[in-house]
Amino acid sequence: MPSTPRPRLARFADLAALSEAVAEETIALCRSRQAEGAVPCLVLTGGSGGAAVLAALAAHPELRTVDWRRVRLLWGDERWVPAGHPERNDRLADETLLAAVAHDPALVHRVPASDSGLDLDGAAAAYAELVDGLERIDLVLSGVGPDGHVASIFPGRDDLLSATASAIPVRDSPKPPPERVSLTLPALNRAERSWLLAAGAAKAEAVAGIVAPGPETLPAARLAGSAETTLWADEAALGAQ
Ligand SMILES: O=C(O)[C@H](O)[C@@H](O)[C@H](O)[C@H](O)COP(=O)(O)O
Repeated sequence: MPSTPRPRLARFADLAALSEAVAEETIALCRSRQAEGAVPCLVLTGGSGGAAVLAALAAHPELRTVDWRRVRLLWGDERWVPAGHPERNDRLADETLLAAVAHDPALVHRVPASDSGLDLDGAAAAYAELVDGLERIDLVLSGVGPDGHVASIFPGRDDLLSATASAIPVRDSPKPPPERVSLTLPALNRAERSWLLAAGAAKAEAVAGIVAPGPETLPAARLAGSAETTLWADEAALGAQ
């Protein structure tokens, strides 16, 4: 497969500094797009990195310089649990960013939940149709798993790595819960900007695999924004890099 260009590296002392910087740049991006008269489209992530960035956004002094009623939000993946379940990734946003600003629920595109009346395949198909209808994705935030997964695209899972639909059902996830809906690599790579989040020593092996891919290119090393790809990492995750 054609090699993916290496991401730009942004290094920070720790997750707090990293998430503050990502929040700052996310606000700047949204302001810039709104100044052009556009509705910024952001794809959020779960995990500890995603949670830290959302908390940093909610606390940022310039948060309200963005009109969040005119920002479109999606998720790179979602756990197959009922709406409002503590394991839902959208709950992280509900408890931080969306609790802090006025927003338009019609622009907050939640993945259908397991109690939505759809089955897992139907929920994935519905989300894929939504993603296919998007004119532009300005930014994808992707937390990097210790094994180098992003969203719910896991290494060694050719069924997930080779998927071409924009969103797919995921079963037997090595990270609980076992069932999820995930955007695929082609969908994630529609983004103008792709930002990978990696903090903590547990991510050091994955980060090494992003900075210098081995024979098996990790899912995280296959992400590339059309305009920019940045690996936001702290010293613990960078290790000897
Ligand atoms: O639904 C999920 O679990 C996340 O979207 C997942 O992709 C996460 O971002 C990574 O697993 C990193 O999570 P940690 O930073 O908590 O390891």
